[in-house]
Amino acid sequence: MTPRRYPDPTPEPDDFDDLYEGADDADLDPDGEDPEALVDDYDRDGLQLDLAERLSLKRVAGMSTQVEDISEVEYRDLQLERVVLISVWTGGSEQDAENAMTELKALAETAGAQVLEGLIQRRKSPDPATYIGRGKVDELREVVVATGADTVICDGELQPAQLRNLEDKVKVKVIDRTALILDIFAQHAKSVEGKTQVELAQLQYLRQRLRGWGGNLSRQAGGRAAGGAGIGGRGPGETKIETDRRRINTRVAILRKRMRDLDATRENKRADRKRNRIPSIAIVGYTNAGKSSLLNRLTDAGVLVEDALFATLDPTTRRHTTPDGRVYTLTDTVGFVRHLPHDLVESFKSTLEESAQANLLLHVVDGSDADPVGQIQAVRTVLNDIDAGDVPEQLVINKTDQASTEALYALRTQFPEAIFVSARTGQGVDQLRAVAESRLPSPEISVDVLIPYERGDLMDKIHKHGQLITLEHTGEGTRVVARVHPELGGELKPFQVTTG
Ligand SMILES: Nc1nc2c(ncn2[C@@H]2O[C@H](COP(=O)(O)OP(=O)(O)OP(=O)(O)O)[C@@H](O)[C@H]2O)c(=O)[nH]1
Ligand SMILES: [Mg+2]
Repeated sequence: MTPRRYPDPTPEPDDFDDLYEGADDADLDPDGEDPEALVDDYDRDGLQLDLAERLSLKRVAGMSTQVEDISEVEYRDLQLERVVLISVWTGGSEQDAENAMTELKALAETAGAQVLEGLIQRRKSPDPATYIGRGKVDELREVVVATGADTVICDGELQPAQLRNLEDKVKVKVIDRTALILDIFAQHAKSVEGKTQVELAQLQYLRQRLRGWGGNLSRQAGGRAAGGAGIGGRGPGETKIETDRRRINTRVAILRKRMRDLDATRENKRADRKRNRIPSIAIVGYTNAGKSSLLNRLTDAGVLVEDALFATLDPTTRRHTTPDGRVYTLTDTVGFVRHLPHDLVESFKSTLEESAQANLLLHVVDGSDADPVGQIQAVRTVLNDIDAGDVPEQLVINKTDQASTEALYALRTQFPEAIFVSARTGQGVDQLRAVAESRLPSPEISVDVLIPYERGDLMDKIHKHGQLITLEHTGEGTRVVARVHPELGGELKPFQVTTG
């Protein structure tokens, strides 16, 4: 028996093994929960304990990835991981638990994995040592063997010790939801800025894991999972930990410096727009809600649209002009997800700030999702985190072509101020554009000026950056009543019409 290998709250290894060996029966009621309570929602006929036992690792129907054509099968066999998903269901309805599992599946598939099985354990809280109940680890192992999986993905952010304990017992790589999301971001990052932000988040995640393993508690170098490629391949082994930590710190410092430079560039661009008082709209919302599709509809931006989570990582900004000639910008942003890893929010702060600085948020919601209200809440949580909670918000329910009539009715009742659109068919998009433009801030200063015909440049500025109220061609020039920002107001002063 090796000396103590797990940091708290894992029990001493001896205890741990004992617990594990004899855990099966005791584990039915690991938290002092009444085993019968576990079957409350189910048919009470028959042997209830057996039923509880079976239900405690509940298979979620339709979980395995549908692979359509043979070439794709071969491709996946070569490249992709075969995964079993597992989650601990601690509260909420069974439907909530299944929705969460469906989302985990979508995340895994976006990362390129083939999902073989999804399992849910109902439990008061995750086990501090093994995430799922210790007695259930054997069952998980059986599923892994039976399906030929090479990876287990746990829903949630696990302690390093939990990952290690599970890995030891299940004998394949175990990763958590955070590592999975980081992996997707890493695959999708295109720009230097995006790549830098993702790498920073990954290193920060990794650094915490190194600290978690600490000293002699660390994983063996060259071990099963060490250096494993693929999702969340958690590289380094114990003998190298100190050097690795130093290497990580150096790399983090370099990336931070690079981010500061990039931030400066972004800040300059933003300052330019501010100076010209160009109003800005940010399109925010849950991942896959249709934000990029909507930007394309509103502006012909030609942005990448994909039925994948986190297709957009780099914000795209497009200029647009209102029918009365005012210029404003529309920015497509990174999508949010429930429990967005904290490291990612931190690293993407400068990108996310785009939203905090906007004059208006178009909050896009997938009306055909199983739980649109949950998505709205998750998005608002992140918006608060990034100090964008106070920016005026226009709720936009998208995918009305796909959503059920009942779902749309419920959303209309709950969110009477929302605008209903379909980026796919274009339905409602004109109305959305009009409402969005009407909610742009008006320039502060009222002017009544007579612009000589040779000052076309000034007329141009009023058109672009002011809000025209009336315009009249006279013998001496163009008489304009408008609202403009203070700087333009200053330039127009000499042409002010003095009445009376
Ligand atoms: N049926 C239907 N599908 C839509 C609609 N709008 C978008 N989609 C689809 O939804 C998927 C996601 O669209 P995107 O525009 O990429 O969504 P996004 O919010 O930008 O997603 P991320 O950038 O990944 O966060 C794509 O497959 C779109 O074709 C719509 O109005 N109706
Ligand atoms: Mg997008």
